[in-house]
Amino acid sequence: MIKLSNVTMQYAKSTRPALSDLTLEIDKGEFAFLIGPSGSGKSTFFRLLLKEDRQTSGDTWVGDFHVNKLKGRQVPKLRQSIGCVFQDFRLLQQKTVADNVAFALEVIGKPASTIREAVPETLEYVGLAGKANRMPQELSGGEMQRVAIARAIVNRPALLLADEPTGNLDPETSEEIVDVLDRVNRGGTTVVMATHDRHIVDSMRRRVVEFNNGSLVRNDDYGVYGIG
Ligand SMILES: Nc1ncnc2c1ncn2[C@@H]1O[C@H](COP(=O)(O)OP(=O)(O)OP(=O)(O)O)[C@@H](O)[C@H]1O
Repeated sequence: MIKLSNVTMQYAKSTRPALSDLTLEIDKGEFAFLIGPSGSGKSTFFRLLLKEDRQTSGDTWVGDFHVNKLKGRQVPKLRQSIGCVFQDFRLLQQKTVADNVAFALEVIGKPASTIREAVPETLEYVGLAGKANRMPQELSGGEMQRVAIARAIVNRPALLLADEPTGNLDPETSEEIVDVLDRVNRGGTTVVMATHDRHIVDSMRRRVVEFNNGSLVRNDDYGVYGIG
């Protein structure tokens, strides 16, 4: 699903690379945790996969997309195959829960009939049946993140990138959100989750990819957060 071959990424004004000679594969259907200290390159990795930043050298594939060779007009297709969830939810505050999710389909030109069917189905899938007409500010943090997940998966992406999705949530709510992501993964979507949450990583025992200073320092099949 994701393949990087000797990828280096150096920001223009930076003295050292944000990602350094990274070679890594994550298979279709996997649930992988991405860990590492602040500034180790996790968000940069996500931005490269989305072609929001340009790598300096190496090759990157996401599904059938050869990302670094992709023409500009193909970039929307790449992005449509990737759902994204962030720590700060990024909901549209002036829209209802249902409209936040519907908007993701509207902007890519899906017909109204598809939207009418997909939105309630997806809200139910993430545990928000009955909340469709609420406004974001009427929701708990966990509910907001469920809306964000619904929005990210409503178009059934092959890959879901979650950048510290539990960073603003208490431990119990964090577990609920990871349960939702786990369900999405079991439905066939590849999930990559950047996190600092040791408890979640240790309880899930999935692939653990660790970055330090832009380099891959660990890639374990059924990993834990860290030694000690
Ligand atoms: N737009 C940018 N311009 C220059 N340098 C950048 C830019 N974005 C990130 N960096 C640098 O690249 C390195 C990797 O940053 P990145 O945001 O990918 O780390 P991270 O692992 O996601 O950190 P965190 O856990 O805090 O989110 C850091 O040294 C950072 O300062």
